[in-house]
Amino acid sequence: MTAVSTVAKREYKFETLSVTEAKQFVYHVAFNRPDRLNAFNRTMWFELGKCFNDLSYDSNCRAIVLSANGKHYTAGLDLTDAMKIGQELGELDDVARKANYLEQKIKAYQDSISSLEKCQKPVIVAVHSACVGAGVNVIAAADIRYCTEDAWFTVKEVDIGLAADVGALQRLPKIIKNQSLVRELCFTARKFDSKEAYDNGVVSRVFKTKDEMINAAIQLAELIASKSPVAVQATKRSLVYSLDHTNQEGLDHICEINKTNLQSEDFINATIAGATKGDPPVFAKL
Ligand SMILES: CCC/C=C/C=C/C(=O)SCCNC(=O)CCNC(=O)[C@H](O)C(C)(C)COP(=O)(O)OP(=O)(O)OC[C@H]1O[C@@H](n2cnc3c(N)ncnc32)[C@H](O)[C@@H]1OP(=O)(O)O
Repeated sequence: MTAVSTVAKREYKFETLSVTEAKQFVYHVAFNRPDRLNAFNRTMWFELGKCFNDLSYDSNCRAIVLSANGKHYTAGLDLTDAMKIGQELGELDDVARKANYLEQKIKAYQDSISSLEKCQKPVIVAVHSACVGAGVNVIAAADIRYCTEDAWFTVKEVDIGLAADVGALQRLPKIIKNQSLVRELCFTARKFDSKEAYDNGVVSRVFKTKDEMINAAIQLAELIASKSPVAVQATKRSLVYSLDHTNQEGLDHICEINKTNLQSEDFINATIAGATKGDPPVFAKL
């Protein structure tokens, strides 16, 4: 028997993000502070996390494209907004209280970016023009990265006197296999272009125009959304988990997941369809 979900579609309304349902089961999120080059202010840090946490459990969503409106993908941390952190720190007069305040901030910003990785649905980022600082941290937490020919990237944090602390230093070395290059990029904030990004595995496809890129990202998301959500979500969990576990730990982890999932109607229906060369199954919402 196929479970039928009666959950009403929810609306996503944010100040710094636009969220649309591009196709059935495909959501398109875009950074939407074009007048500030999509720089990350407090609201945007908060809303990014909220958006991906909510989409993670939205049964109408099976895949997400994350692009940006305006001239650049993002200018990274909003430097004007970040100065408020200094002002608030100044109001605390003890080192332990200051450290406690900063710990809370850093962890909140880390969680915001990790929400892409923790999101059960595959996230495809589509980058155009500048992707600076926090932006590189964001795309490193995504599942699939596309960019335009004019895209460029910089792990910019050292230039503002900061060691990147929201994921780039942890995730980038697992994406770029050349450790010498990773360190060069992180120590110097050198810009790298779409060709270098493609050659080193940062992106998997490069497009001439932004429109072409968004169309291809949505098409890919549609293809993912046509598959069993049970299978796709377990695949993401296993891939993410296996990145920093041994092969045996990864195998044990997927065994735990699949001892439940192999009893699911998705497996039964898809296997019957495959064996009988029948129509592809329509999968219930998850
Ligand atoms: C706990 C913290 C965790 C997070 C850490 C994250 C760290 C980082 O992200 S480090 C990187 C911070 N960002 C930067 O250093 C980027 C600075 N901006 C630029 O390099 C250029 O603006 C850029 C290459 C992105 C775009 O150049 P373009 O010529 O196209 O535009 P501009 O004329 O330079 O800028 C237009 C207006 O936008 C303002 N602006 C640019 N970047 C930021 C920013 N990051 N924060 C706030 N405002 C920004 C710029 O000042 C111009 O404003 P206006 O003069 O009022 O028009």
